[in-house]
Amino acid sequence: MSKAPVRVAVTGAAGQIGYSLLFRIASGEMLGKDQPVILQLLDLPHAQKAVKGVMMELEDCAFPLLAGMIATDDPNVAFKDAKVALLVGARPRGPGMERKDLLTENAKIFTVQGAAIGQYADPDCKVLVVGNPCNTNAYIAKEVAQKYGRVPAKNFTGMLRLDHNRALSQLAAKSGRDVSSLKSLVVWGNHSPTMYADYRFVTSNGDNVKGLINDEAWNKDVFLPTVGKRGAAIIEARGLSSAASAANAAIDHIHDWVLGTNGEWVTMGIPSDGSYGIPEGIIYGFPVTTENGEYKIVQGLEIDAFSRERMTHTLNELLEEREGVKDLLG
Ligand SMILES: NC(=O)C1=CN([C@@H]2O[C@H](COP(=O)(O)OP(=O)(O)OC[C@H]3O[C@@H](n4cnc5c(N)ncnc54)[C@H](O)[C@@H]3O)[C@@H](O)[C@H]2O)C=CC1
Ligand SMILES: O=C([O-])CC(=O)C(=O)O
Repeated sequence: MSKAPVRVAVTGAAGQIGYSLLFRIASGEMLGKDQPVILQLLDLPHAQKAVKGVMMELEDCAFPLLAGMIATDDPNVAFKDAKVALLVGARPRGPGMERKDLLTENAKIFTVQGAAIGQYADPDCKVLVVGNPCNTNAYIAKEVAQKYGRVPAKNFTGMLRLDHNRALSQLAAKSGRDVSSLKSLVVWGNHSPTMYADYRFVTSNGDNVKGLINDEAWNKDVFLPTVGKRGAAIIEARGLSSAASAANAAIDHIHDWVLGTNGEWVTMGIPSDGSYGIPEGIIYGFPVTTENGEYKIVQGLEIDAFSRERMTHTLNELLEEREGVKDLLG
C-alpha cells in the first residue's frame, strides 16, 4: 500500500535556494523514493506570481511523488499540519556583510513563523532553519513556538550541514581519500566564520585522517579559514550567495534526520542539552547520530585546549546574537 503524503512547508519558495530545493523534494530525494509529498509554499505577496511559475514547472516534471501543492503568503496556512518545515525565506547577505548583519532585519520573520508553527504545524514537525543567521533564527522560532506547548524545542534545528559538507570536500582533497570514505567529522557552533570544523576524529577506511595529513599549520591556516569563509568566497565569485549547495545540505539534513544515519555522525545545529559545556537551549552545531526520526548527540569526545578555545569563541558569538534578539522575545 502506498504511504500517506507528508506535508512539507517551504518558505522563500520563489528564491534561489527554493528553486534548487523544491524539485529535489518532489522527486523523493529528501524523504525517500516511496514517500509522497504535498508542498506548502510560502513567500511574500509580491513573490506569489513567481511562486506560481515554479509550481507550473513542478507540474511539468510530472513527479509521481508530488501529491499536491499550495502557494500562500500566510504562514498560518503554509505551516498547517506540516511534518517538515524548511525555513529558507529571508534576505541573503551581499558582498562585505557578515551573516549576523542580517540579524535584526531577518529576526522578525522567525517570530511570526515560530508562532505559526507552534499553533498550526503537526506536533512532531521537524523544523530546519536555513535563512541567516540560521542558528539564532532557529533559536527565535523555537522560543516563540514554546509558548504554545505543542511542537517540542528539540524539533527546531539550524543548518550546519553545508559547513559539514564543505569540510568533507576539503579533507578529501587534502588527504587524497574519497569523500564517501570519510567518517566522524563535526562542525561545532555557529554557521558563521567562527564555526569550528573539528577533523580530529575523522577516519577513512580505518585510518585517522589528521594523522594522514600530518600538517597542523594546514589545519589552522588553510582548512579552518577556507571552510569558515566559504560562503563569502561564493558570494565574491558568483555575485550571489550559495544556493544549490545550500539546498543540497538542507536535503541531506532532513533526509538523515528522518531516515537515520546508521550510526554515522552528521552535524546538526540543535538546541543544546548542556553537553560539552554548551548552555542549554542555544542552537549549536553538534555531532549527532539519528535513528527513528530522533537525533542523539555523540558523547564522550575529548575536548583539547585548542578545541575548547574554538568552541567557546563560536559560542560567545551565539550568546551575543541571543542578547541582540532578547527584546523581540519579550
Ligand atoms: N544556513 C546556510 O547554510 C545558508 C543559508 N542561506 C540563507 O538562506 C536565505 C535565502 O537565501 P536565497 O534563497 O539565496 O535568497 P533569495 O533572496 O533568492 O530568496 C529569498 C526568498 O525569501 C522570500 N522571503 C523573504 N521574506 C520572507 C518571509 N517573511 N516569508 C516568506 N518568504 C520570504 C523572498 O521573497 C525570496 O523569494 C538567506 O537568508 C541566506 O543567507 C544561504 C545559503 C546557505
Ligand atoms: O554566506 C552566506 O551568506 C550564505 C551562506 O550562509 C553560506 O553560503 O554559507
